Amino acid sequence: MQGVWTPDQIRAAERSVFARTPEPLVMRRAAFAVAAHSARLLAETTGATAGRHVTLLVGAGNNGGDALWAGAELRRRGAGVTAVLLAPDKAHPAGLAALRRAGGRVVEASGPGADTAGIGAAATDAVQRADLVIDGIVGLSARGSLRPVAAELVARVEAPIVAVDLPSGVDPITGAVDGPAVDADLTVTFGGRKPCHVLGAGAVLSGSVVVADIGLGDDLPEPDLHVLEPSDVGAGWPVPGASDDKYSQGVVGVAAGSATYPGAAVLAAGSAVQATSGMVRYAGPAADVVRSRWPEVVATGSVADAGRVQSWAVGPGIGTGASGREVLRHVLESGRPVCADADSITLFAQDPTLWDAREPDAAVVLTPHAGEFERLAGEVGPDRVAAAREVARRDDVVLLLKGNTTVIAAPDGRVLVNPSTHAWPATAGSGDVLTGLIGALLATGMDPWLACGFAAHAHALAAELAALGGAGEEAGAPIGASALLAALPAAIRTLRST
Ligand SMILES: NC(=O)C1=CN([C@@H]2O[C@H](COP(=O)(O)OP(=O)(O)OC[C@H]3O[C@@H](n4cnc5c(N)ncnc54)[C@H](O)[C@@H]3O)[C@@H](O)[C@H]2O)[C@@H](O)CC1
Ligand SMILES: [K+]
Repeated sequence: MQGVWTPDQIRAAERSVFARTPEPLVMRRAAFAVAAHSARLLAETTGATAGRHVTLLVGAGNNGGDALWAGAELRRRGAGVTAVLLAPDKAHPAGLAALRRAGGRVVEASGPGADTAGIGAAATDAVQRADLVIDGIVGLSARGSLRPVAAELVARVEAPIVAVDLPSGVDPITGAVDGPAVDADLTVTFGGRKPCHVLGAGAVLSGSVVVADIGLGDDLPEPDLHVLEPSDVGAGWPVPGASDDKYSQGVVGVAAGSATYPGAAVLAAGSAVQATSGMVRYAGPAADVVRSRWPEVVATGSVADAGRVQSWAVGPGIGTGASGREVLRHVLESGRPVCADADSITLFAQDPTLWDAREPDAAVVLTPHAGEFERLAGEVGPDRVAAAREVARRDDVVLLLKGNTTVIAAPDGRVLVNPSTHAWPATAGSGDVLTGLIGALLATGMDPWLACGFAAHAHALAAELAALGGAGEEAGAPIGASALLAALPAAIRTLRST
């Protein structure tokens, strides 16, 4: 599992480090890492570092300082380096001096011969002839998107971009962008990942992220967020052991769908069948359809007749009327962990007294999309992590907030983030598959917070595998939820083989 730290946590750790190690030395470490990774990328894309041209985009703060020191190091490795200063009066003085000593060239963004966009001729030339561009425009102190001159320069870049710490223009805390921003091929960050590397547009605009060690080590507190690695999910995925039988691996009850709309039932039950080797019970008006599609499911007409289960997946397609409410009340009274999705969420929003049916010790997972979240607790807003965390605490639930980045908050404040680099799961019925997956993992006794993280991971990978169908990333085709469901075993195999 990877940790993610807020800018405030990183700054506090840096202050402790500065008590032992002088600040300029820490900056040199950061810059050296930027230079080393830039040299590697240059070698990969052009075959060499020496003789290639690197252009630095340099803003007003220490982020620009890192870029300037990195430029000095690349110059020593034989690259031609030009720094384009966006705020000439505020450019980091020591970094600027180091670059000049190393034989680098310095030009102003709005220097002589400026065109209608306000960009000087030398700056345009430096950006256009670059083999690699280093983005040191703004870092942890960033506010808002790129300013016009920076945006115009960045728009003219055709070479690969290495972002220092984070892609400029992205909000460091939320990963959101509200205007032009750098789209980096590689981000070299320091001490630990920041939220913008895993949330919102920032997760995509960061490109690949490498974390350079600048000695923060023991000074970092518990991470603010966590990200599961594929290998974490693969290693922890429940598979049958030598002494297991169908009951010992957990029995999940699925209460979903209706006679008129049996699709949700078929998808949720099917996903539970494929998630683990335990047993799946179905309870509801779509029993005949579920049985004919999934003969291994033990299907009955109502939750009262379902028999013993270790968890419930409830909600998709049960309706928001009296019968849906009774189904939800029944599963809450069971004292088993419950994954409540779709209509269940609307039912909770309509009638908060439903919470009274809940056994205090039994975990409840809610899986709203933004619209369902709004019914529960108002608009999500730009800080999706804060929104999910607040409702998880308030309602004592594990809250999985759907979206391009899935955010999973536990009542004790822990947050898992599942950054998605594609939108293939955005299709009707996809949520029903997720509900079945979570329900099945809950039945194994897994920590509900982790169960959600595992499910979100496998779900996103299954969608990707189904959409790509063995073709390259550019050649995917839209899929429906049935194709996503069919790709679940392949996704689990892929995760277990990492
Ligand atoms: N404290 C340290 O010694 C270390 C800092 N490091 C670097 O320092 C960076 C943070 O440096 P700073 O706190 O000086 O701040 P930045 O370099 O992030 O920002 C500098 C200034 O840019 C302005 N600004 C804010 N948003 C802007 C925007 N959208 N467009 C243009 N200008 C904008 C603000 O006035 C801000 O104070 C980190 O991201 C990292 O790169 C690293 O060198 C590691 C050690
Ligand atoms: K940057």
